This record gives sequence, structure tokens and C-alpha cells, in this order.
Amino acid sequence: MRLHLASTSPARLALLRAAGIEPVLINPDVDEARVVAETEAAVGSVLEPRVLVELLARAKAEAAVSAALKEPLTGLLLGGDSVFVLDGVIYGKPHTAEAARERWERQRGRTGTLYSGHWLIEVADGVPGRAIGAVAVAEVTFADDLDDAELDAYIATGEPLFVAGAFTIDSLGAPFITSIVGDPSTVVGLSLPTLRRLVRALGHEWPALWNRPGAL
Ligand SMILES: Nc1nc2c(ncn2[C@@H]2O[C@H](COP(=O)(O)OP(=O)(O)OP(=O)(O)O)[C@@H](O)[C@H]2O)c(=O)[nH]1
Repeated sequence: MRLHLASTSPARLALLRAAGIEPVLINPDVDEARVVAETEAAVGSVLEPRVLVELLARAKAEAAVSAALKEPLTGLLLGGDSVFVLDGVIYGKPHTAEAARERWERQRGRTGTLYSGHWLIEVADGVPGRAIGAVAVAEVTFADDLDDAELDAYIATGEPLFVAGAFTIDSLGAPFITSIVGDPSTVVGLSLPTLRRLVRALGHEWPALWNRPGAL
């Protein structure tokens, strides 16, 4: 059973490869801001984090089904999206050093919540069939003794600019994260236990996806 990943996230790809799955990559090419704006206009309210990440995961997966592929897609297709929430404010990627610095001033020594949305579609010869979604959540606590010099050095690496919440738990940011409650892969951007549950809910065995050696 082939898994197709509708994501440009290197971290999501790395998680799947370490778990024994070499996915077929499809760039979802979705205007996320437009999808959110249109949905919020339609429902007349700001989207809650759980709704937001599943909406965007679904939009990416559905866009990938119709992406122009050399031959019609058959297998499972996964879309994902992650946001970080602190004091009720939803944060994606900071994109600038200034925004990353502001985030860290706020989150240093605090606990926030990482939400990852998943949308899995069964596809046969390019035709989408059953689909199922889920959101995984993890609580992340940041070191309270992170000094300005460390913070400046971390931001200068550029890493925090392009990840949800301006931190990583599996790379340079790891020493600054003191606690995670929930499955760590949720924080990285794709909850593997959640994906396994969705694959099984669609009637497929998880080992059927293995097509490469695992990480060890
Ligand atoms: N390596 C790593 N990446 C993280 C971590 N937390 C968040 N991210 C990444 O931050 C990004 C969140 O942005 P998203 O919009 O969900 O995904 P994206 O990177 O834009 O990729 P698309 O799926 O193509 O939209 C994802 O690539 C996540 O993998 C972490 O702890 N470690």
C-alpha cells in the first residue's frame, strides 16, 4: 500500500522515513490564508485551533488528489498542518527574526500547545474514496533559563523562522524544550500513532505501508 504525502515539510518526511515508510511526495500548493479566510467568512467566526489544522490538512490532501500527476494516484494520501497556541493565540511560522524573538520572549519558561491536523484519503486510480481526519495535541514546556545570548544565537541559525511555534524538539531547539506531554511526533508535525489509527480505521494494516528500512 503506497502512502502519498501532500506536504513540503522535511520534518514530516523524516518522521515517515524513520518509521519505515518512503512516501510519494506531492506538493499540495494550497493558499492556506485564502482557505482560512473563506471558511471563517462562511462560518462567521475565527476558527478554533483544532478546526483550523484539520481544515488545512484536508485542503492540502484534497488539492493533492487533483494535482496533475504522471499517472492516476492509487493508495493512501495524507495531508497535515500544525500550529502552536499560547495564551489562546494561534501561531504558525514566524518567518522573520523579529517575530521569532517576540514569540520566545512570550514563551520562555511557559507551556503552550501544539496542534497537528491529519487528513487521510483512500484513492483508487485518481478517484478519492473514503477519508478520515484527526487532530493530535501535545503540551510543550520551554526552559525558563534561556538567556538572551542563547536566544539570539538560536534565532540567527534561521531554524525557528520556518517551523510552527518557532521551535523544534528534534533539532537545534531541542535543548530549550524541557517537557512534552503527548506523542513527540505530534510536535514535529505528524502524529505517527494518530496516522496508524487512521490507516487501521480505513481497514489497512500499518505494516503494509513499510517500504524501507526503519531508522535503526
Ligand atoms: N523538525 C521540526 N519541524 C517542526 C517542529 N514543529 C513544527 N515543525 C514544522 O513546522 C511546519 C509547520 O508548518 P505547516 O504549515 O504545518 O507545514 P509546512 O512546513 O508549511 O508544509 P506543508 O505541509 O507543505 O504545508 C511543518 O513543516 C512542521 O514539520 C519540530 O519540533 N521539529
